[in-house]
Amino acid sequence: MEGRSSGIERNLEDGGSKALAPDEISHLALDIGGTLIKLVYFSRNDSWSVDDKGAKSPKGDSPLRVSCSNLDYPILYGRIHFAKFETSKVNECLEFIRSKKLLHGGRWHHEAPVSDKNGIKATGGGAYKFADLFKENLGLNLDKEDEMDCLVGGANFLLKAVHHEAFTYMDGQKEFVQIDHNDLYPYLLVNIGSGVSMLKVDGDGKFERVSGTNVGGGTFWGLGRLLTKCKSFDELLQLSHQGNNRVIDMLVGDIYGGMDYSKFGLASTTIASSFGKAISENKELEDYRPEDVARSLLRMISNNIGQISYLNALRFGLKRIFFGGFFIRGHAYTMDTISVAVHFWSKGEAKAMFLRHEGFLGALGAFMSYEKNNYDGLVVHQLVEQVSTSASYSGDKIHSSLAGDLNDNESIGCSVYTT
Ligand SMILES: Nc1ncnc2c1ncn2[C@@H]1O[C@H](COP(=O)(O)OP(=O)(O)O)[C@@H](O)[C@H]1O
Ligand SMILES: CC(C)(COP(=O)(O)O)[C@@H](O)C(=O)NCCC(=O)O
Repeated sequence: MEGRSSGIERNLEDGGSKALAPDEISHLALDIGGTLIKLVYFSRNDSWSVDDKGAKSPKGDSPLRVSCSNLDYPILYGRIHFAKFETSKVNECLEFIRSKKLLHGGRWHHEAPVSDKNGIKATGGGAYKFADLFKENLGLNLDKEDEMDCLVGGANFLLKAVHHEAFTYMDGQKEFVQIDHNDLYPYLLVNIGSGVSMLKVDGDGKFERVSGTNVGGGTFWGLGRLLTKCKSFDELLQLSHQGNNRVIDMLVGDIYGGMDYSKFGLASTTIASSFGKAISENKELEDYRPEDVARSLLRMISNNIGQISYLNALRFGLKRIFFGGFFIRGHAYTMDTISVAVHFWSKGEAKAMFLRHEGFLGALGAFMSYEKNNYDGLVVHQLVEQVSTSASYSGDKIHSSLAGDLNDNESIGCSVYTT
């Protein structure tokens, strides 16, 4: 499949490949952010295999091999798995790794010492903050990869390798974007995590962090929690579905006596001032419905990020803006607001696009970095299919996730080779 290989043309200096045992788990990678821990790993599974033309082959060791630089590697079949945990509940992540036996190829030996070589790739601030905790609890060394390198690595990988990864979202319409591999760069990558980073991406490993804002996903969740007393992020997002921001936001029409300010293209329904109505009314927080507060807040933050993104795209003449990070959560209203902001400010010149694996860019970047020296490299040869189970892991329970949320406990079928 064209463009679905990664690192396939690399020069390899020594031959041979260490075949994984069936169902063996390997290449665990973490992105430990300010709010969430994202985890990615590969599991080998011989129950299916698909050749380059998409034909399924029988169970058992693959007859297919891939050649690079006169060396021959057997192709392995399996899945890339995704999971996430709250950073404040890092112990649940430790327990997941332990219970799924992710460090020992699917088999757990309490006594087995974890050697330096068996350390795992980790990125995000938590790779520093929690290094000792992972060492003490799992005997595990976190091999730190730079967060921005990983975001870009993950985004480039997804855009090139995963079919239907990027899409636009406007007026309730989702449209997948065909990525032209020869015309991908430059683009602006906006990662909306706890805070927001904006990167101008010019190629594989070629990028600059051009801006950022501290008003991000953490702001929405933190302020939203204080203002609405919501107990979880999902609850806050659900509340925002039912709210009406016009109850709290001051609109152009509120200021202009119901009229547009048409000379400057401001419709009467445009928000003139987020939360602006709260100053002019003799009301306390309790007098507002939490639904309306949640909606206003989501709109304010999404709009602001959309606008700053546009300004940065304008700075560098970029037309394509890809948004990632778990703030988005595939949420219609969030994506719509960001898209409208980009469209409005750029007068239709720039396009906001979203990524199906939005929150896993950093973790995937760390996962892909196993290809680099010192470790048994894992090269993704082909991604084949995608299955979503719409469930998330928390302790020993599986919870169903938000409708349309494709990221929890999902896995992607793939073929790989190890070097
Ligand atoms: N289950 C959740 N719990 C908390 N925050 C969530 C959840 N799902 C999405 N979010 C949002 O995603 C943000 C974190 O996004 P993420 O990309 O993981 O960033 P970070 O790397 O900073 O943790 C949170 O600040 C919040 O806005
Ligand atoms: C410091 C961070 C890179 C950490 O990443 P995160 O855990 O938020 O994903 C990010 O929060 C950020 O870019 N904050 C904005 C800082 C600024 O440019 O103002």
